[in-house]
Amino acid sequence: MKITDIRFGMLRVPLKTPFKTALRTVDTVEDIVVTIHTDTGHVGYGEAPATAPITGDTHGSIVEAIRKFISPRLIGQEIANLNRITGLIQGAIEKNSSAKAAVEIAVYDLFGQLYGAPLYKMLGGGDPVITTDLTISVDYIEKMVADSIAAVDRGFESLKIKVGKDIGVDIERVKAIYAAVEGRALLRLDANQGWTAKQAVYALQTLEDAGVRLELVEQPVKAQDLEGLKYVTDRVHTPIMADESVFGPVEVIDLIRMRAADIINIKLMKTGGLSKAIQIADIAAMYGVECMIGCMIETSISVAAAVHLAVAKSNVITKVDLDGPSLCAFNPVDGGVIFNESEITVTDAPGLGIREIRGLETLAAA
Ligand SMILES: C[C@H](N)C(=O)N[C@H](CCC(=O)O)C(=O)O
Ligand SMILES: [Mg+2]
Repeated sequence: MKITDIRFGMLRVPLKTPFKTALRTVDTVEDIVVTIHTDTGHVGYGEAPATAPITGDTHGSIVEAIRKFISPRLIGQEIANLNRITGLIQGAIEKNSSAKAAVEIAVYDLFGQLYGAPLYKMLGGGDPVITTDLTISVDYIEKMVADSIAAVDRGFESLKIKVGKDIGVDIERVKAIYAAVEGRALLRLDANQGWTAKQAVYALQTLEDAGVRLELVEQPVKAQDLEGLKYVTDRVHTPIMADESVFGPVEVIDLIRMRAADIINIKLMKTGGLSKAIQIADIAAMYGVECMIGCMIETSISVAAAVHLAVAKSNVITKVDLDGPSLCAFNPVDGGVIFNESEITVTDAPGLGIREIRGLETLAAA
């Protein structure tokens, strides 16, 4: 099975409600879809969102990185040589992690198709059902409480509460939501870099003193502020998770050695796809550090790859934030992973199992 062509499409899917964080507000998924075609007629699917405030990637940069740097190296490559191909992708250009992720996901999809096995089995196998949280966008307090109750009524047992806008209001937001859903759902906070280290310690100690039990707090401080992250981790009981602070395996080793965070959020769009995400999970397992698998504003194309990885690495990826498809107004994918509210199920269809993507706008070939 040899790669003959790499093509692009633009996929637009409205969100059920606007997604609001300390960094940005989004109301529609607008992602680049990559299809890799082979001499056997098989097609592999990948997807990349343009999450510029986090990865620096834009639609233009994703297309350009693939068209000019990645695609020329891959045409003619044999899918069976997976490690050679992932090396070519990772070495084609610096950074551009979302472009690399989209291409790697499509290659891994084809790798599973080549051997007639679902991706999670190619990655080591596991229990095919996992459970995700649901994100509650940052908003005024009454709306966040109502959204949280609605999510719990839909069966979500873990909520990821977006904060990081105003420290005083954030404390009140979390207290109000905790009082409304206590005993029915675990709460995770994600400040998306919105606090200073001192503010984070103040907020978390205040919540701890008030009896608010949080499962974890994600990225309280600026991505580059590793000392600030460690300052917070050292001073609160609540587990602290690094998200925007860590993209690849080298950063993860530094972070673990510093003991700057307790948990690591792996996202394929930060790691550049599955190969380095696997490395991170293996490093974390060696050090006994837990991981979450997360996503950006993505549909069930690229999130499917993250699900297969989570299933295969459930020994270390113990927390799941793969709610991108649940935030979408509809699922544009025929086949693939089954997203049913909090429950996510992988099937035994080869690769990612995607048969077709509806509503894909064609862009020029790579
Ligand atoms: C969608 C997911 N639950 C999430 O919250 N991801 C954000 C970043 C998403 C974005 O801004 O596109 C995160 O974990 O920071
Ligand atoms: Mg985050």
